[in-house]
Amino acid sequence: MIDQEKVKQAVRLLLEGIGEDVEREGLAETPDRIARMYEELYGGMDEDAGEHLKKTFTVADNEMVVEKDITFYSTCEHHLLPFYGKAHVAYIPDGKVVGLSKLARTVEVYARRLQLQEQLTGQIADALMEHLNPKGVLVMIEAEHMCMTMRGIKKPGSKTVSIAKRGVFKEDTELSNLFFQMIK
Ligand SMILES: Nc1nc2c(ncn2[C@@H]2O[C@H](COP(=O)(O)OP(=O)(O)OP(=O)(O)O)[C@@H](O)[C@H]2O)c(=O)[nH]1
Ligand SMILES: [Zn+2]
Repeated sequence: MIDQEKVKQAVRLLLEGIGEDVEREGLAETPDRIARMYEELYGGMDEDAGEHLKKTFTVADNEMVVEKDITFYSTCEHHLLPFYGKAHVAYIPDGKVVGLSKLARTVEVYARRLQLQEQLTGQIADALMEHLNPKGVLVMIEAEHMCMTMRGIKKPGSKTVSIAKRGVFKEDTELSNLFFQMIK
């Protein structure tokens, strides 16, 4: 739960800290705007992926399902700057599947928090394993980190690619190769 008052106070202090006039017209409402914006950016902290993954459908065919190019925006916990890109989520069902939108909802639950990309990737994979009990899960994320592009090392266009494999994907390289073909 976001403590709106605390965030507003902190933003005022931050603005003073960088030498701004917190009373000037353009900034007067900024603490309030940011506090409201954080409800959205960090809304995943109050959400449980299990809620989105509890309704399942029975299937006879246990072939790989891939939801690719799921756009997401997250926030790097080191610099509080955005990192954003695409998540590709694959799983091999074991008799039950979930509604397709729920895969993107699971990505959102974990993206809308302070994150590290590797941790985000792993949390999505673990949530699907826990709630769907599939034969395997593979999550791949490709993202641009603004802390790498607009500041510091300044490498615009550089991408960080991370994967998390669970279950049968850990052993079976053919399955992983099929995934890589499917997301091309
Ligand atoms: N592994 C990982 N590192 C990240 C992620 N987001 C940002 N970082 C890195 O976190 C590191 C923090 O390094 P520090 O040396 O503590 O901070 P810094 O002085 O601001 O580092 P520079 O970015 O190199 O200027 C940097 O190398 C960032 O590139 C992420 O999602 N995963
Ligand atoms: Zn960063």
